[in-house]
Amino acid sequence: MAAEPVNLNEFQELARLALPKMYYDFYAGGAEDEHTLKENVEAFHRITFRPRILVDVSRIDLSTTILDYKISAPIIIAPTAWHKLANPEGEVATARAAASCNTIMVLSFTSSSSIEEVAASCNAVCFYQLYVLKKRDIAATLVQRAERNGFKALVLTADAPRLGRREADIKNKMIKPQLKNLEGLLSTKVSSDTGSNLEADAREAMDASLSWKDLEWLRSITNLPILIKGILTREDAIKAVEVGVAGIIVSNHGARQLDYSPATISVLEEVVHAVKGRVPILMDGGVRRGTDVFKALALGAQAVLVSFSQLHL
Ligand SMILES: Cc1cc2nc3c(=O)[nH]c(=O)nc-3n(C[C@H](O)[C@H](O)[C@H](O)COP(=O)(O)O)c2cc1C
Ligand SMILES: CC(C)CC(=O)C(=O)O
Repeated sequence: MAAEPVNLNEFQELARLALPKMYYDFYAGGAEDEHTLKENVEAFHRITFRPRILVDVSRIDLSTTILDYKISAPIIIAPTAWHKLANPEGEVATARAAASCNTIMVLSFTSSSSIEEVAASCNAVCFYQLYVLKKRDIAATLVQRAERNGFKALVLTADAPRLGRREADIKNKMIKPQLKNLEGLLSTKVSSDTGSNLEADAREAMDASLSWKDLEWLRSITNLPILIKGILTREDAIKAVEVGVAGIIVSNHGARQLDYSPATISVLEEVVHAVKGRVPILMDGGVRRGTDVFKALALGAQAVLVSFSQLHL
């Protein structure tokens, strides 16, 4: 039997051995040359510490708060699609893990368990990640369902007007699994067999016209606080604060959208300086170890998000 994994990279290798290639590639892959995929991790490696000694660290408290919710450590669960590709219990198992770690789970729009199933499974604090489709009433319906089921915030992912060109998915002719929350709201028929049908379906469904003015519309359909995910520049961070978001997530979508976007840790400081403490800043991308979390906090993040799909194995 293989030795127990001791870090996330070893979990990833176990996932590669355990999963069908199509699913592993979907989970692990990035867009195009995967330049940013590597950079997200390597930019962390280039940061070293300036450690000070003889400081009393016998009692440390890792807990923090995100939008007034106290969590045990500054690590929350990022929204990631289709957990059932790795585990039959899907996002329900992930939510239980969040509850037992006393942290927050962000449920993906593209989840394989429904909002209602996740809400009924445990008492984890959950946020709901939203994509806005051309059929705007679908977003309104999902937001209402999230509110009704006790979700505490919305995370608007703003870096996916189109799906990134993920060449592994194209080669594997990645089949789109069920979108549990969209049952009865959107046709889920397979629309193409010539490449990644994720990309074709996303092109048909996603509202590529979404822009800053639509934040007003989103605020008009919900009282939940809105975090915006996908900010990489000071200009967009300032706009986000101006339109009244409750928090910013510095993210390049795990390098799955626009390749040659900067590594997130390399732009965190720019965003932190622009925002000047007006809203909390979270970040994700390339966080694989506690030292990465510490680097993000040292550069001004309130917390990081990590993708938990591999941890089901
Ligand atoms: C398999 C997978 C699926 C993802 N699905 C979503 C999603 O549905 N919505 C979203 O906003 N971000 C999605 N992301 C991006 C993550 O929320 C997060 O930004 C990214 O994984 C962070 O980078 P890391 O993978 O290096 O930790 C996904 C990422 C992965 C790896
Ligand atoms: C299929 C996608 C819309 C889900 C997602 O955001 C992703 O895979 O990165």
